[in-house]
Amino acid sequence: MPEPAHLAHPRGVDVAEHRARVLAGLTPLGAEEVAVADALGRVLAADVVAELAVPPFDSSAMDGFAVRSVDLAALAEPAPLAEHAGSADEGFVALPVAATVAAGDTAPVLPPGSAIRIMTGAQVPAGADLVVPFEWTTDTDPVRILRTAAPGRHIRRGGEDVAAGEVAIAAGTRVGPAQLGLLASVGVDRVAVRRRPRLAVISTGAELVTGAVPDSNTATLLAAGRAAGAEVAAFGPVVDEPAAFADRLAVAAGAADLVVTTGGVSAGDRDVVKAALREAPGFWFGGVAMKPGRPQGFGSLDVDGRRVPVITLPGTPIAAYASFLLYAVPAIAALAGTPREPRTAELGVDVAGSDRTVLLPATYDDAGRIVPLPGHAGHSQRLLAAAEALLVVPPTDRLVAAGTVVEVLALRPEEDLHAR
Ligand SMILES: Nc1nc2c(c(=O)[nH]1)N[C@H]1C(S)=C(S)[C@@H](COP(=O)(O)OP(=O)(O)OC[C@H]3O[C@@H](n4cnc5c(N)ncnc54)[C@H](O)[C@@H]3O)O[C@H]1N2
Ligand code: MOO
Repeated sequence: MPEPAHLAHPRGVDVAEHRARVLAGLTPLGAEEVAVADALGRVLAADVVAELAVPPFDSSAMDGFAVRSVDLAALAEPAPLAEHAGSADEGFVALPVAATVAAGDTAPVLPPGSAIRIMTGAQVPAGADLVVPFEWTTDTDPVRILRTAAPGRHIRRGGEDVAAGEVAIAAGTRVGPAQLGLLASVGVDRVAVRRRPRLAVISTGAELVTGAVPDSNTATLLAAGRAAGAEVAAFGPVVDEPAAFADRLAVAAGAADLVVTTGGVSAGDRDVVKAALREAPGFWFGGVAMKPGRPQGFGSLDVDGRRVPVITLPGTPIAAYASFLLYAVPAIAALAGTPREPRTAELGVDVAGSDRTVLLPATYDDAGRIVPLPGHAGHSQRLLAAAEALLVVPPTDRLVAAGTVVEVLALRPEEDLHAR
C-alpha cells in the first residue's frame, strides 16, 4: 500500500513549487474594445498608434512676436546666459506689427520685414521661424526688438513629442491618468484592452451559512481580487456537503476565469472541498511548507472547452489571505497579461528561519526596510489589519540576517485600487 501523502512529505512541497503548479499553462485572456473614458486601470492589448501629432501644429511657447530671424540679422545674439535683454544703446530692429494671434486663431502669413504679435499656444504664422518674447521688445507698433536668438527658439514644433502614425503607447501598458491624457492627445477614442479576469470566490462552512462565524474571507478576497485587477463575484458561503459544493462550483466556474475556494481542505470529517474534488482528474491536495496556510489544493475544470483553474485555499482567515496573495494574485496577473516579478524588500532586523516559509505581518521602517510587527501570535486578524505587508521568510535552518532581500506581499496595494 502506498504511503499516505502527508507521511511521504511531512514538511510539504515548497511554496515556489506550488506557485509554479498554479501558474503553469495560464495564458492571457482575449481582448475587448472600450471607450478611452473607461480604460482607466486596464491593460492595452495592442500598440496604440497616434492619429494626431502631439503637439498638433507649430505653436508659440511664449507670449511675444513671431518674426523671420533674417530680419533680425543686424542684432547680435547675446551669450546664452546674458541676464539683460540689451538696451536701445546696443541697437534694435524696428518692425511694423502686421496682426495679433492667440491660441485658437488661424494665423495669417507673416509679411517679410514685419512682426506678428503672438500669444502662447497660438499657431505660428507661415514664414515665421522665431518667437521673440515680450521681455526682449518694447511691445509697441512698430515694435523695437532688442535681442535675437537662433531660428526655432520658443516654437514648439508640431509632432515633436509624438508624430502621427507613431506608436504612442505600447501593448502591455496599464492605463493611468497620464496615459489617458496621451490617448486623448493622439486623437484615439477607443482602445483594445485585455479582458479583466473574472474571479469567483466560494467560501465553505456550515458555521458561515448559519452566521455563527462571519464570512470574513469573502470580504477580504473579493477586495484583494479587485485590487489585483479582477472582476469579482461571491458564490458562497456553501454548506459542507460535497454535492451542494459541486453544484455551486459548476455555476461559479461557468461564470469565471478563475475560482478560489476557502476552507474544507484539511484532514477533518467535513472537509467538503477535498471530498468533492479529491477524485477529480488533475486535482492535487496536500501540504505546502508554509505557515500559515499549509493545507492547499489546485486543479482545473473543463467548462465548455475553457480551462478554468480552481485554487482551493485553507479556511483560516490569515491563511486564506496569505495564500491568495501568494497564488491567486499572480494567477490573476497571468490571466490579465501583466505578469510581474514578486516584490522584494530589505529585511530591517534578523529573523529566525524555520523549515518552512513563514508569513509575518510586517511594516516598513524609516529606511524602507521590512520589519515584523511585534506580538505575532499565529492567527490574529487584528495584527494583520495593522500590517503594511506580509514578510515572506524563506525556509532555512539559519537566521535570516538584517539586510537580506526577501519577498513581501503588499497588503495595501493603493496603487492598484483604481482597478476594478
Ligand atoms: N489534522 C489536521 N488538522 C488540521 C490541519 C492538518 O494538517 N491536519 N491543518 C490545519 C491548518 S494549518 C489549517 S489552516 C486549517 C485549514 O482547514 P480548512 O481549510 O479545512 O478550513 P475550515 O476547517 O473550513 O476552517 C478553518 C477555520 O477558519 C474559519 N473559517 C473558514 N472559512 C471562513 C470564512 N470564510 N470566514 C471566516 N472564517 C472562516 C472556520 O470557522 C475555522 O475556524 O486546518 C487545520 N487543521
Ligand atoms: O494554515 Mo493553518 O493554521 O497554518 O493557518
